[in-house]
Amino acid sequence: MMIRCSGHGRAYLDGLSMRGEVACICNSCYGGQDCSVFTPNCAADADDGNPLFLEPYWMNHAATTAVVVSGWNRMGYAYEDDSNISKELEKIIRQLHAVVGNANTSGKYILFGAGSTQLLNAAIIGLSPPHPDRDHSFSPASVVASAPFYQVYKQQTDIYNSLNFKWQGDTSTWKNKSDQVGNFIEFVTSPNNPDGQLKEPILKGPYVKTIYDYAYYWPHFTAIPTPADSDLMIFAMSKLTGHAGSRFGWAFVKDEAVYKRMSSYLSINSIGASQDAQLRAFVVLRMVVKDKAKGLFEFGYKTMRERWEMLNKTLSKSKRFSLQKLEPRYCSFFKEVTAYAWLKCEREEDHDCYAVLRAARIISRKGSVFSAEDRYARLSLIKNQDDFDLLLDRIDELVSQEEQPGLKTI
Ligand SMILES: Cc1ncc(COP(=O)(O)O)c(C=O)c1O
Repeated sequence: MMIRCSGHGRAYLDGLSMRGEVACICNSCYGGQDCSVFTPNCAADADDGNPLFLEPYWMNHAATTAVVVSGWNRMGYAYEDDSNISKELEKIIRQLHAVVGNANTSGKYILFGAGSTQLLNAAIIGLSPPHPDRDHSFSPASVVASAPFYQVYKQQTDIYNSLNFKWQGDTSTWKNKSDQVGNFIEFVTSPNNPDGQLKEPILKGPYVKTIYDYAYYWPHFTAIPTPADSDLMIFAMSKLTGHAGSRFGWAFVKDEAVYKRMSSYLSINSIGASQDAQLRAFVVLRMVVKDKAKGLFEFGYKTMRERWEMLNKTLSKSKRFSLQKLEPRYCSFFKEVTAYAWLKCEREEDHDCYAVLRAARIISRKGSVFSAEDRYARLSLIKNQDDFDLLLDRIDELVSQEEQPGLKTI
């Protein structure tokens, strides 16, 4: 039975008490036992990329995507072929890419990870050959990405503090130098987090390897001009179906040696992806494939499109703030969408856009988190409807203050 929590909260399975009572977990800015009480001065939180905009779609498919798992189901470490990969799930994933047309998967190995997060680092390890003993001339592979970029690339590379690879910052610094200074590993995120641009590699040459992060290369976030066909491509279930908490992602790898190094890392690091997560992925992705991927993307695209249009409309009256421009792409029926708004504060004195927004009760993510100027801030458009509605209200308030010269602007 679905408990409504006034439409502003959720009652989860693990929220059931021993006495069978269900507790509502309320959306931000809502409270009370049934989540019906709105806190008027509460800040609109557009910080994180929690993809709850897809929750209503799964609520409409609650019965067909319910997973009931008894205590004895698949308790062992591995599947019957001794691998950590469900062959049925692999089939479904390959079919999904064929139906959507966003990736050519043939002739490529597949790997599963705890979210695409685990695979990002596995990819660096796979692409950076190990430091040979006693070779003092060996230099670690330089890991780079072009700003603004997803900060986890740097964080992960730094935390490993490896002899084999080292974070070397923004790709543009290395543009014309890549041939001279050893191996490079470039992250290319397409569409990009935070600005939604379809990116291409910047570095070229025999010593450059590329990791394509396609977490957002799905029709609800971008036009799909051609199926991706790169040597190392990473996908995330979180941004495809919205099931971020299942921590499931996959990678396609062309080169056998790279695949083997990645596979060995994943096995040492976690003994493979959780079979419970794989079961959840199997059930939801099977439904998406059976439906020829129509319903999910229609719902997702419509939602993202409406949000992007509403935000653009509200900000079109502003001289103080501007949004990124998304190039119209390839097919005329497709109108631009993006998972995140990349907002620029245009006034000279507004060099900390996060602070400007925070004063107006909007929580954004600072430009410097993405190695960009703090004149920029990211607003997440993929959260739940309450979060988006409140964000739009607050932006509207902020913009209308510009139009009233007598009023103090925040
Ligand atoms: C560009 C990019 N890559 C990867 C990830 C990680 O996703 P996952 O939930 O699959 O670990 C994110 C999450 O926000 C992301 O923005």
